[in-house]
Amino acid sequence: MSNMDIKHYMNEVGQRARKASRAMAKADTGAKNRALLLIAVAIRRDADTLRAANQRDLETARGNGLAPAMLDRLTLSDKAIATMAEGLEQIVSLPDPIGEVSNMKYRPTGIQVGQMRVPLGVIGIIYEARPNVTVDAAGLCIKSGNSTILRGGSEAIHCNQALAKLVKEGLAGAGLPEDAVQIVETTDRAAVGELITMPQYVDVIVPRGGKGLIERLMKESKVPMIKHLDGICHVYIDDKADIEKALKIAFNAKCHRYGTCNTMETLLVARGIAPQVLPKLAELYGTKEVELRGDDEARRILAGYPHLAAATEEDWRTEYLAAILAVKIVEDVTEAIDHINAFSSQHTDAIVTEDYSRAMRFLREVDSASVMVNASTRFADGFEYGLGAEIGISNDKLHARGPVGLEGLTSLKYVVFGHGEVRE
Ligand SMILES: NC(=O)C1=CN([C@@H]2O[C@H](COP(=O)(O)OP(=O)(O)OC[C@H]3O[C@@H](n4cnc5c(N)ncnc54)[C@H](OP(=O)(O)O)[C@@H]3O)[C@@H](O)[C@H]2O)C=CC1
Ligand SMILES: N[C@@H](CCC(=O)OP(=O)(O)O)C(=O)O
Repeated sequence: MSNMDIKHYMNEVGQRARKASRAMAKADTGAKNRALLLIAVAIRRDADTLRAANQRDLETARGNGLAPAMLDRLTLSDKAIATMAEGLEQIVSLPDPIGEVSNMKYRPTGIQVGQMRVPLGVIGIIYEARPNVTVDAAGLCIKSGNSTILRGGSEAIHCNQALAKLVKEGLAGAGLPEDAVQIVETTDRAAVGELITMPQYVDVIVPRGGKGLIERLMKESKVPMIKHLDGICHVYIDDKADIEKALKIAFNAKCHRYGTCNTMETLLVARGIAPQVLPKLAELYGTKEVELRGDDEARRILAGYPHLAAATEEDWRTEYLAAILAVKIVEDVTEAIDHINAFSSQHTDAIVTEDYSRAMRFLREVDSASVMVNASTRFADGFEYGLGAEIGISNDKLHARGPVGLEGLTSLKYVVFGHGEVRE
């Protein structure tokens, strides 16, 4: 497609999305739930077709030398297929937030003022090559009465097309507009440029991605954004930590999945406990051949570890999304908090400690979307927080912070009931 064709194509997509959003805003809960259940049935029924489309994507991605953690993210395993369908069923079981009226109060003038929960309208989502996001995002947008334009990572295009077909089938089966969920059918990034500059059709952009994406969006976007960006997540092991808990948490936060945004990228260890905890952790990381990039002190303690390198300041700012971990020794919780507030991407940070006051200080003073005590950063996730599913994890401060579920895709408008009152 030429740039002119892309402009025209995206304009059409936008118009269709806007029209569909009007129908979705007034769709009843039963129809929305029916659509979600039909999509779940179709996903299970067409699992072979989805696997085949995913194989096509994986072969191209392997040919292009995509990193193992990114291939892991792109892979639609049997478990991932089952989880997508279950995720939709979980969204069905969540209460419909739309139309809920709250905070009704009589004013001295006689009018009654309250708030009604309403959809945002059209949501453009730009996300990585992770096919399950297509279904999670579609499901949440349907239930919250929005329409959505989905621009997934190029490497997942075939799988996303196959999934979009099933989503449309479910919408049509429930009598809802198929255009409520559209995927951008071209991988040309010019389409992203159009998506972020059509405020007449798109109400909110949700970008899920890294620095390149956000730099472009900050320069070009004319649509408000809820930014879901990189995860430079920390675990701080305090000198009052329970060592067994520290080992489990620091291992899980790094090694459960390398390619996700809630994976730990920097480990901070209090000087007083480092000689006891770091060698034991190194044994665990050694089983996965994790490269440790330590400051001078950490390297002295870890001497002999086969995958050891020197950390530079750049490492404190790096999201590896790989089997690499930066390690720094700090004096205490104060230095840990200072380091985190200087280098974290305000996504998710955790402390391991048995000391109540330090835990509370960490919770209050670390300025991140999720702050945890004695738990793995990998828990920062909509399913794990009980939201049913997530659009992603917002590191923005306005509108929605942390895992964004149904409520994050809605807003509140004021509703006023009178009996003929006029203002004096
Ligand atoms: N907070 C959260 O919820 C999430 C955060 N992330 C973060 O995303 C990053 C990793 O994902 P990765 O796939 O590398 O992210 P990228 O930023 O490379 O890609 C994400 C999406 O943005 C598009 N994109 C990237 N750059 C541009 C650009 N300049 N112009 C137009 N479109 C662009 C990509 O398209 P294309 O396919 O063409 O490259 C893709 O669709 C990590 O930093 C991770 O932490 C990821 C998911 C969730
Ligand atoms: N919430 C997700 C991680 C968020 C996410 O989607 O991240 P990414 O793998 O970077 O696309 C999870 O816990 O797996």
